[in-house]
Parts: sequence; C-alpha cells; structure tokens
Amino acid sequence: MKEPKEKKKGAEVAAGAGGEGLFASCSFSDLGLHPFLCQHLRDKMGFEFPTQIQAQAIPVVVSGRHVYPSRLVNAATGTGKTIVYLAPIVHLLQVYEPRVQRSDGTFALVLVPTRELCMQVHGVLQKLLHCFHWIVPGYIMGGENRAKEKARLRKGISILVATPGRLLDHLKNTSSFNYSNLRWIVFDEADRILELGFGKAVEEILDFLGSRQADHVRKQHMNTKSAKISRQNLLLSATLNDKVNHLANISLENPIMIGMDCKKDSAVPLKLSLGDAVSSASAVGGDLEGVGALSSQRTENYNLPSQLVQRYVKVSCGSRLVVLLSILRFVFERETSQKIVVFFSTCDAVDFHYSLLNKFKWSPNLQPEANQEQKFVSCRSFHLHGNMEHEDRRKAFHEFTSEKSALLLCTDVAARGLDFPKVRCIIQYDSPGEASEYVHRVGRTARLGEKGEALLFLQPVEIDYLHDLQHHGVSLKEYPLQNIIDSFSVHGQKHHNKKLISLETHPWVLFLQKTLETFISTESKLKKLANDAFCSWVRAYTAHRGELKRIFMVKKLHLGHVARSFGLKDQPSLVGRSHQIESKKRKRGQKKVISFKRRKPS
Ligand SMILES: Nc1ncnc2c1ncn2[C@@H]1O[C@H](COP(=O)(O)OP(=O)(O)OP(=O)(O)O)[C@@H](O)[C@H]1O
Repeated sequence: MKEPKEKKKGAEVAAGAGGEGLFASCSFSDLGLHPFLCQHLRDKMGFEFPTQIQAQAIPVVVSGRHVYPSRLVNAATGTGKTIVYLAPIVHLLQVYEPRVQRSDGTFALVLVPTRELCMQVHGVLQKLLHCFHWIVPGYIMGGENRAKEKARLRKGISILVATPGRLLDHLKNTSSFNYSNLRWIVFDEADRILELGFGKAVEEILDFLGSRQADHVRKQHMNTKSAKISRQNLLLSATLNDKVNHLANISLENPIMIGMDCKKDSAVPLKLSLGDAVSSASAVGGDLEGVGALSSQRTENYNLPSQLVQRYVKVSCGSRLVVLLSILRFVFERETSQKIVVFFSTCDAVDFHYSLLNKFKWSPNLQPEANQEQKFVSCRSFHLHGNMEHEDRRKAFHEFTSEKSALLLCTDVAARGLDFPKVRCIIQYDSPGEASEYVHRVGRTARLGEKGEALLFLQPVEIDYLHDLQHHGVSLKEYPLQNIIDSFSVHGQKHHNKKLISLETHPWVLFLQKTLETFISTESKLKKLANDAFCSWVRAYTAHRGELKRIFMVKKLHLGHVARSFGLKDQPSLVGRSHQIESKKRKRGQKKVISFKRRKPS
C-alpha cells in the first residue's frame, strides 16, 4: 500500500470542505486548559490543534457541568477521545490548592475493557503528567501482581486506569484503597463495558463507589466544602447507542455522553439494572473476546473515517485458508513495509494461523532446496489474544506497536481503542458479528486522517451480512480477488485462461490447498492446533445471537469444508460430548426429515 502524504496538521485540515475537517481551528488554550498543559500538548505530544470532538467536549468536561447535553457530535474511531477526558481531568487536578498528594487517594478512575487499552491509556496519561509530577498515575489490570498493585494503591494513585475485574477485586480486598475523593469515573469504550459481558462487575463497582464514597465523604468531610464533591461520569465510544444511554442513565449519576448523537429521548428509561440484563455472554480471562454485544433494537448509523476503503471478498469455506495466505503474500510482496491486522473469532484460530505462518516455508520455484526456502508470507508476525500469558500479551502489544512492518493475528481483544501507529490494512477473516464491532475493528486503521483499508471475508452463505452492515450506514465494495489468484503460478505456469473459472477449481487454489494439507499432516503440533481451532471455530459460530443467527447458521456450514479451511484433510470429531450429541441429533433430525419426505404421499 502506498504511504499516504504526510498527515496535514491542524488548521489545514480543519479548513476542509464545509469545515468538517478533523481538527478545530481553535487552540487548546481556547478550550480553557492550563497554559503549561497546552504547551505540553503542542511541544511534547505534537498536538497543534484540538480535534473536532476535543474542541466540542473538553469545555463540557472542564466546566464540570451536569446538564445532560442534548447533542454532541458522533466521534468516529481514532479522533482523539482519550485526550477528551484525560486533558480536562489533569487540568482540573493541577489547580487544586494545596496540591493533591498521594495520601488524598484516587480522584479519577478510567475503566477500559482490555489490558492492552489499560496500558495504552496509562501511557498517554504519563506523557500528560510530565509537567504535573505531583499528580500520580497508575494502573491495575488482570495479570499484574496484586501485591504490587496493593502497595501502589496504599501509597495513593491520583488518576487510576483499570479493567473492571481487577478493580472490583481491589475494591473488595484492598482496604487501603482510598477513593473518598473520587470525582470522575470514565467509561472508555463505554458500550463494551456497560454491555452484558461486564454488567455484573460494573454494577458491583458502582455500588462500592456510590455507597462507600458517600459514607466516607459524609463521615470525613461533614462540614467542609468537599462534602459536596460532585461526581462526573463520562462515557465515550464511537458506537454508543440508545440502549447504553438508558443503562448509563439508570446506573450512573448525571452521565455525560461523549461521542453520541444524543437526540432527546422521550422514551421512559428502562427499569433494568446492569446486572439484570446480563446475558449468557461472559468475559474471557478478564478480557472480553467475541462476547455478543447488545443488539440495539434500532439500527445505529455509524460514523466511519471517510478515507477508509472498505471491501469484502466472497470466498467459499474450503478455499478460505488459501485465499488468506495468498492475499497476505501478495500484499507484503507488493509493499514490504506495512502493518496489517487480521481478526479471528477465537484464540485457537489465532494460535493455529500464527504457527502456520511461522512454519510454512516453500521455495518460489517449488524445488524443495533448503537454502531456497522462505516463509510463505515474508514478514514479522505477532499474535494477541486473551488466553496468552500476561507477559507474552504485553510483549506482543508493545512490539507490534513499535514495528514499522509487521502482521498481527488477533481476536477482538485488540478490536477496541488500540492505537497501533501506521496500520494500513485490517483483514476480518472471521466476521465480527455486531456492526458496532465491525466499526471498532476497522477503526484500528485510517486513524485521524491516515489512509486505511479494510477487507471482510464472507462465505457465499454469509453474504446477507452486507445488508446488515448497510442498515448501519456501512457499505463495502467487492475486492478484486481474481487478479491476485491469477498472479500466482504453479510449476512456473500462470493461469492465463481468460474464461473465468471458479475459485475452487483454480490451479493455484488446488495446488496450495494440497500443499498446505500435506504440510500440516506432517507437523503433529500444527495438526493439533488445527484440530483445536476447527472445534473452537464451530463453537464460536454458534455464539452469534439475535438477528445475526439467520446469517451465520451452523447448519448451513459444510463441516468438511470448514476442516479444509484449517488445512485438515479429514473433519475432526467435534470435541466434547455436547457437540457429539448435538451433531448426532442434527443427523437424526435430517434422517427424520428425509424419511418423512419419503413417506409423505406424492
Ligand atoms: N489534537 C490532536 N492532534 C494530533 N493527534 C492527536 C490529537 N489528539 C489525539 N491524537 C492522536 O490521534 C490518535 C487517536 O487518538 P485516540 O486513540 O484517543 O482516538 P479514539 O477516538 O480514542 O479512538 P478509538 O475510538 O479507536 O478508541 C492517537 O495517535 C493520538 O495520539
């Protein structure tokens, strides 16, 4: 992919057609932020001008207003929402007289859905606090050493970034955690956090913060000004929707919605608590992966970056693996320096494809001379998912972030909020399900004016998903797959036949599929990964919910072709009695239908 022209800064972009550019024409100081902070944003972080959402929302947060704003612009992914809440909080904390101290405890709490986002937000916060060293940042999250976190909480953390599970753990078990001065709770990726996967945890957290905070305040500050500490709750996301709006209204005091086109909602708020709405969905390993999101009853129109090129490729199940590897090889050969993220639906699928890409070597002229052999996809690859060891996750996240050219294979643990620099292409090998998750996945590219491409794999039986996306204002064009497949030669012969042949019978597809199956059958560890990936993929496919179930239907799948998409010659038995029982039931059902048809009078 061509490197985009250097990103224009500030006013040039702000003056874009109709003034709807990325950046506002005002300055950060116009937004009421402290001069030191404005200078730091400009000189140390390279932020010449505020983005549109920052210019609109920062004054609201700085004012501490509790009026429910009737309307705020929708903030697409990559438009600077992190600064929207961190900059005002830092600004308001640095004016405290006397200066805030560690012994005052936590003033601001930022809740995020994943460990990687926790580390990222904490990194931005540390940069912001360079000129306000007395304000102490910190983070707590799954996988970290609890004892060290306890020690840091005991000393005092002024602005705390946390994942819900670990926060709740400390609220319950770290009595020295002082949040009696808590003034802000921020829900970054609010719809993800407030939805069903974390519902119970968030409800318990709010109970702790709400009740204990009030008791503490009443006891300790009875006759002081701080007895009236007013709490501001901020909710941000590129995909807030009315249902989240209701949930937030009920569960939070005076929430301020940022990134939401909040039309006056006449509907009476729902009388359900976060916990009551908990569905079968569950958080995996403290992080959400593939959790079915709230299916909003009405279709939300999502804002996507205008420069994002969105395409889909229609591939039959049995040819998926060949097409994925061929596209990756083609793209990295054409442009060696670029970053690509590939999303899968399960941790096992990530592990299998990661291992295959690192092990599968071949020589271009197909002669198996060892010295000629090279990786089929010649780039550095990383993998990231919630079942990995904590240190491995941290390493993969930081290394992929800093690499100039690399490939990341991941689950939805990396779908939200992560700001990987220079990602040029997002490939969704497995569909995301809810359109909101589609928006967040593709939002890892085309950030803040950068160019970006998104490619969605769909099987012919899944093509209705395009209509579901269209209902949310998302439309994709078809990817020119034929040219790419034709560009590969078998034994030096390219397919020149102008007559279009089906993908499944293309010489290159047949050749590479056979080569992959042979290779995988000889690698026992890889074959095991393929088997596990096959089983978890089928399980994940059944997890689609709501109206998406009619698009992603397991019974429409040919399990033998699914096995081929994992390079398996034979279909593994679906692991676990439940699956064997299920598949026997399905077969019995099919036999009954057939026998019924035979019996029926003609
Ligand atoms: N005013 C600014 N000027 C220039 N760059 C900025 C500005 N504000 C933020 N950025 C950069 O824009 C990128 C996106 O910011 P951020 O991650 O906060 O976006 P976001 O809206 O939270 O995205 P998502 O919805 O994916 O979470 C980051 O690299 C950040 O450093």
